[in-house]
Amino acid sequence: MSHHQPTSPLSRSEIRKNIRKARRNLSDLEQELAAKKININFFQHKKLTKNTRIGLYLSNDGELDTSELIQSLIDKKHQIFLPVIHPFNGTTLLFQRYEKNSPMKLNRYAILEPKLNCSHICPLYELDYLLMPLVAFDNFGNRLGMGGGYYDKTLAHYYKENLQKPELIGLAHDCQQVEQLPVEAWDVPLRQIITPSKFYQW
Ligand SMILES: Nc1nc2c(c(=O)[nH]1)N(C=O)[C@@H](CNc1ccc(C(=O)N[C@@H](CCC(=O)O)C(=O)O)cc1)CN2
Ligand SMILES: Nc1ncnc2c1ncn2[C@@H]1O[C@H](COP(=O)(O)OP(=O)(O)OP(=O)(O)O)[C@@H](O)[C@H]1O
Repeated sequence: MSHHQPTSPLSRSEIRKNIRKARRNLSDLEQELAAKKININFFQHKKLTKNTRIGLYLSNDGELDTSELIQSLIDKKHQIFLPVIHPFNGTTLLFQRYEKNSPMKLNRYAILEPKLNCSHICPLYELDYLLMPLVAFDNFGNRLGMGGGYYDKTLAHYYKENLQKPELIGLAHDCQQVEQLPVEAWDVPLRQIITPSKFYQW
């Protein structure tokens, strides 16, 4: 009998479970420091022009806290858009303008999203940047999400057409990095990922 069995690579759902647990286990202090570092890292690497349109997300399940970044961007007069699960198809995301007093509601996953107002929806290709949540990323810029396929489905057309906008940027804690993810045909790889300690670019 061999003493060194090669370990079988983890499945997507196993990686998802492990990394979700790891990020939920970060302390409040770790989360606070991570949020501050992301803020610094973002403005250091991305030189925004005036009145930029930025898709973001409200943190959930131990995700990197985006509230400070959102506030800084609003203070600098940029426009923030948050994902709303499409009310008709239920499988893709719309991006709706978010301001301090925007009416909000909980979606089916108990994540806050803006109450649908069609006049405040921004078509994907009119966003300059899309800062995306993820569960795990690897050394090649592959992204694993929560498993709903919402971002992949929303970006499928965009990716096929090789459109210029929006620039996709993943946001993650350093502990969400793995060596190599098992990749599926529909996965949209990221060219940029920002963590509290590093700016990755492919
Ligand atoms: N902050 C944030 N907002 C986001 C996303 C995200 O990843 N992060 N999404 C990115 O796609 C979309 C929501 N996708 C999600 C997919 C699955 C689960 C989830 O918690 N699933 C539960 C059980 C599902 C259920 O309750 O029915 C689980 O896996 O335990 C949550 C969000 C849109 N908004
Ligand atoms: N472009 C697409 N067209 C059709 N089905 C898709 C597409 N992208 C993803 N899906 C479906 O969505 C499901 C979830 O995909 P996956 O596990 O890659 O989600 P994820 O990347 O973890 O989640 P998310 O993108 O929401 O963060 C899969 O079962 C897949 O069949």
